[in-house]
Amino acid sequence: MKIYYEDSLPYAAEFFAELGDSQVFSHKDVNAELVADADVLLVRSTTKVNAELLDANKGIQYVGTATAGTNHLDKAYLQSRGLGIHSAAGCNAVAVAEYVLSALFVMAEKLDWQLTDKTVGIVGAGHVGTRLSEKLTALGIQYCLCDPPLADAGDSRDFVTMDTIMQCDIISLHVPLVEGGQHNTAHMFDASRIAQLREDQLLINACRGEVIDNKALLASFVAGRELNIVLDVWENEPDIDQLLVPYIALATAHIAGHTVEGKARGTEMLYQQVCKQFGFDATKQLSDYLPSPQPSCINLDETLDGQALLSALVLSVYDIRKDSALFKSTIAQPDQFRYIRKNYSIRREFAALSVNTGNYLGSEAIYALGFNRK
Ligand SMILES: NC(=O)C1=CN([C@@H]2O[C@H](COP(=O)(O)OP(=O)(O)OC[C@H]3O[C@@H](n4cnc5c(N)ncnc54)[C@H](O)[C@@H]3O)[C@@H](O)[C@H]2O)C=CC1
Ligand SMILES: O=C(O)C(=O)[C@H](O)COP(=O)(O)O
Repeated sequence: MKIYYEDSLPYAAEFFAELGDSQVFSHKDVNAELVADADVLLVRSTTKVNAELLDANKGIQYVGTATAGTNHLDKAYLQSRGLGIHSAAGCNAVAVAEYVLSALFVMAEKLDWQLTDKTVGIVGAGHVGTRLSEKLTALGIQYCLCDPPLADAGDSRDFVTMDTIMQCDIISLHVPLVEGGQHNTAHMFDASRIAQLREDQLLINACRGEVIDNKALLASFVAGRELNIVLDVWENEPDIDQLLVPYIALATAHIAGHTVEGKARGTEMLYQQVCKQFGFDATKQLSDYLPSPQPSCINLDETLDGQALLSALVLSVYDIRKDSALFKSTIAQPDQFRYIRKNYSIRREFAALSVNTGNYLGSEAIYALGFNRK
């Protein structure tokens, strides 16, 4: 069995070596000829899988993406070839939720906000939206959820409309990119919705760039509006509109999901799927490969309290300001969006770390955020 995997799948060599003849490729070089004899094709979001890539391959049996989003897969084409849509749903949901928390604490400091006085409107209550809502609960921050597809499907949680979301202090977008149909998300934030945003609100997009009309957003800034926007994702990646960057409060290169665990979990999920489809025993697991974080234990700064203490803790694990500063100061260089993503430094999830809470009375909130007890 020939297994072809993109070089951005961590631990793919370790997971897949024994299942067949495995071969690595870069998304920059991948083409129909290269994968013409693949039985199994494993990608991440930067490889478009469509007729152009796979028509020459007559024997492909499995295509999987080690990501949550699947908009880079031509689903109609894969179905026409009798291939399922295999993804790593939820693999990086915790990573994105922790990215959003870092953004919230940084923006709260900038805007002089007490986050427990604010309400977060979460659009898309799937894996990411749910993990985010759990972490907000741990922090005592109110939220509401908008997810018409889940509401229609009978999900028992309380849902609100987009009109209610537009009244929230903070809006965080976690929908898939869906172009057209009843639940279209492409340009969900179009010119008219952007015009409704108030300057005392914060909008975070860590799902897909096309969910916000970037041209309309830029026009709004150029017209003098001082909106608070955090963007991890952009229209037309990696060739994004450079003019928009200086206006964005925190700007990053589509790395919200890029924790060590989030990326590696994606590989592990595809390994489990391939084993199941081809009748192998799945004997390997992520814990066999993940390195221990250094240091693995954090001591709380007990000179702080309340939001200041939680902010210091979260930012000590992941400080979005560093990623944003690097992005803003280098993004004008050729091919920089791709470069930052490929060379992204190691970031761990809260659950990889333990916290020594000492005499701190709010320790339960810290463990509910995902940290381990020391
Ligand atoms: N920036 C990054 O690194 C990452 C980005 N993503 C993006 O975030 C998206 C969400 O990820 P997950 O939560 O794992 O996916 P998911 O599929 O678990 O959840 C998405 C939710 O959005 C809902 N939804 C669909 N259309 C909607 C609409 N019009 N209005 C409101 N809700 C709607 C769905 O019903 C679903 O519950 C992914 O599709 C992907 O595009 C995901 C992980 C990492
Ligand atoms: O899972 C998703 O969906 C994402 O957006 C990933 O975090 C980013 O995927 P890659 O571009 O690294 O494949």
